[in-house]
Amino acid sequence: MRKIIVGSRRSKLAITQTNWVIDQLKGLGVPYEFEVKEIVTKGDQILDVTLSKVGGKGLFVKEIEQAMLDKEIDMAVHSMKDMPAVLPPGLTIGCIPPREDHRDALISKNHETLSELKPGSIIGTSSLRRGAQILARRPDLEIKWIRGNIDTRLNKLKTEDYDAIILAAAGLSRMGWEQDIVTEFLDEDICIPAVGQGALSIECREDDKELLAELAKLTCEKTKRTVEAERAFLDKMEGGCQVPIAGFAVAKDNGSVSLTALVAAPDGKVIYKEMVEGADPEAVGHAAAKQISEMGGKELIDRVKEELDQ
Ligand SMILES: NCc1[nH]cc(CCC(=O)O)c1CC(=O)O
Repeated sequence: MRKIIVGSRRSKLAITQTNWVIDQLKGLGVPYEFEVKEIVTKGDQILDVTLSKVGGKGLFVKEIEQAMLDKEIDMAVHSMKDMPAVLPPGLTIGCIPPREDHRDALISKNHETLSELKPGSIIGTSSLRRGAQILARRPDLEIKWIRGNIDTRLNKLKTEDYDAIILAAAGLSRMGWEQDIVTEFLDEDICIPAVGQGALSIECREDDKELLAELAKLTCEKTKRTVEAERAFLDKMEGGCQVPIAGFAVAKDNGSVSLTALVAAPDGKVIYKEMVEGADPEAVGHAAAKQISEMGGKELIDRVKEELDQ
């Protein structure tokens, strides 16, 4: 029986997600043995500065992708939102399982919802996207950077001066913590999620046809179509995570995909938001990018990037 080596980051979430995928594949009768190999990525090592300053995305996947190209591992499970829009040559997304909860979740010390938080309350997030959308609604709140794994951040909420933090609901529910701690789930009208949030991406070598055929069994077609639209949008906006960019799509039963996309200034004072629907996910993503660019989104991205470079 072939043994598949699965590369994984060492965080509790990464290991949980990797084991979940392995269990699902086994449940579907995939005829392999699996072994998990832990890999430390740059994103795990750099904890003291905002990711946007050191290169953003890619940081959580690069070493893992190299190990895959070097045939040290055969596949890897990533959070889709950590994946850059373009993959290195030779690698492909072999499977997109059903999406977990796509929403962001507010966890506040005194169980106050976003509208109940007192003026001046400190919100911990290292996501420009979350910061911008929170400030757009509550300019009287203060955003303070927070880094680390989910468990580290939850700990910092208890021990440091944050009044609330925002985390992806998906990460919490995969760890089984969601029910106990979430104060409020933020719907799309408050906070549009990151492209791919709540979805997983199983990456493997493009030429491993045998593994690809097995992975296909776990693919969720609806999730795949929505993620395709979101990532097509992200690719065209070329923002990385230096600029607040958000995109969330829904696949309808009639076959169309509806994408809500956003580009914002980090302080939330400028927001460009569009909804595009159509049959072809990639075309939907590109149309949203075009419309947001024409509204001024592209200029905004270029301006924010220039400021960061200085
Ligand atoms: N940025 C790190 C990251 N990458 C994926 C998740 C959560 C799981 C997901 O969104 O699929 C998280 C933590 C968070 O944003 O709270």
